[in-house]
Amino acid sequence: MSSNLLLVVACALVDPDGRVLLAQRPTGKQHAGLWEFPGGKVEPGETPEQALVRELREELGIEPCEQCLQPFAFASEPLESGGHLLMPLFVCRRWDGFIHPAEGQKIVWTRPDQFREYPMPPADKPLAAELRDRLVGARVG
Ligand SMILES: Nc1nc2c([nH]c(=O)n2[C@@H]2O[C@H](COP(=O)(O)OP(=O)(O)OP(=O)(O)O)[C@@H](O)[C@H]2O)c(=O)[nH]1
Repeated sequence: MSSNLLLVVACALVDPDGRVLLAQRPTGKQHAGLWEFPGGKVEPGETPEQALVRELREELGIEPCEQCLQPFAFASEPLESGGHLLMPLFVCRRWDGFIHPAEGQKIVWTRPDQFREYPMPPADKPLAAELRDRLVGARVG
């Protein structure tokens, strides 16, 4: 059975105030201008965690320890390109280094209850709602 499955790993970086980092997709790429969680495709031979550590290093210049990546939820969504996206989302609250977007992409730190100000790709919407429920709820409770 062939499925054109695209495995992409993503991360909600959470700061001590409970804000989450969103990055804007650069022009010229699929979903350009939309806001997403940092991450990228899992390459052959990599675990999702290894891929995420590599992507966060390449995209943002930070080093999370693998043990600080907490599995949170996943998205399963058809892509406009014809494939199907499977995207595990991790939460990470601790990393080394200072965030510096390598490709000059825009980033924001925003509380999950304000995600609606940042248009996201379809796969991210249920993940955003889950973050809103579980992160904001956790802080209140
Ligand atoms: N990183 C990331 N990708 C997402 C999210 N939501 C979502 O639909 N995607 C999709 O998943 C794919 C991510 O792959 P990528 O970031 O490596 O894609 P890219 O086109 O930049 O990669 P490339 O430069 O290697 O071709 C894209 O199709 C992207 O639109 C998200 O929250 N984070």
